Amino acid sequence: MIEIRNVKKSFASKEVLKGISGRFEKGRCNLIIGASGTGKSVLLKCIVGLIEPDEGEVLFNGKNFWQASKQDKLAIRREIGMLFQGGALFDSMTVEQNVMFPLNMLTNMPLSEKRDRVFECLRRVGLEDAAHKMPSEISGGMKKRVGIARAIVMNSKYLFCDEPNSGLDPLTSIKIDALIKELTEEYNTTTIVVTHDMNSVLEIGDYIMFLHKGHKLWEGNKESIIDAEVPELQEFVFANKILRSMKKHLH
Ligand SMILES: Nc1ncnc2c1ncn2[C@@H]1O[C@H](COP(=O)(O)OP(=O)(O)OP(=O)(O)O)[C@@H](O)[C@H]1O
Repeated sequence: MIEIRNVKKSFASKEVLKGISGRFEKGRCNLIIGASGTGKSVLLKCIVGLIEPDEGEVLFNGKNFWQASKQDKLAIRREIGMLFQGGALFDSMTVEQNVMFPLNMLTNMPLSEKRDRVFECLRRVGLEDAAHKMPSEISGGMKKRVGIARAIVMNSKYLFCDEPNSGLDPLTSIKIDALIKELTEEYNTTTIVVTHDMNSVLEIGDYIMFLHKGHKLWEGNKESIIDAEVPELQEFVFANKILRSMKKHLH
């Protein structure tokens, strides 16, 4: 479980996060949503340890990350798997080498064990036949799967996904969402997904935090979001034409 308490962050005089609190439970897909420029990525970076908040706490299973010793910080970092926007694969490495990268950096596992683990993860995301391909030889959806395999290769307790559907067609997006949800439940990970994809919100939003101009304006789940009576959230949800026409039939 990850808890954040009153997280604040400014850049120069620009207040980006104005005191955000929330709880992200394990075994669930926790979503951070909101319009562009509203502070989602900055919040995610504060949680994963890439940006230090000016104020507030980020607790991993009760341990305050930003107050922890160097060693404890490292221990938490080892338990984090991250799927970056765009996949962020190394172009000069094969799929297998990309997935093995965290094991090479962070463990002393013998090569045969690393190979077994990499192939287990590639199998899990349906890519065992692509192990020797280069990133340039595979599709966008496959690249995301490689990114996911790399994010879970360390047996991560915490899985962070920044815009996992960016650049994907709707059908591939649905498959990637389904995979993230399956892995979250199978490995009981605390998963946090930053997205503005309403499909994802309605498919996998077990817990949803809506950010607007640096504030948390609403929290809830995919069942309660449609009826939430927050104008800024309604505007976000029903920006989509199809959802707008669905709303007319719902009420
Ligand atoms: N390192 C930085 N230095 C200065 N300003 C920054 C920095 N990182 C982010 N910002 C600013 O913080 C604000 C929020 O950015 P953020 O990337 O979190 O938005 P977002 O909600 O993730 O948007 P998007 O959906 O477009 O990715 C923006 O105005 C951005 O310019």
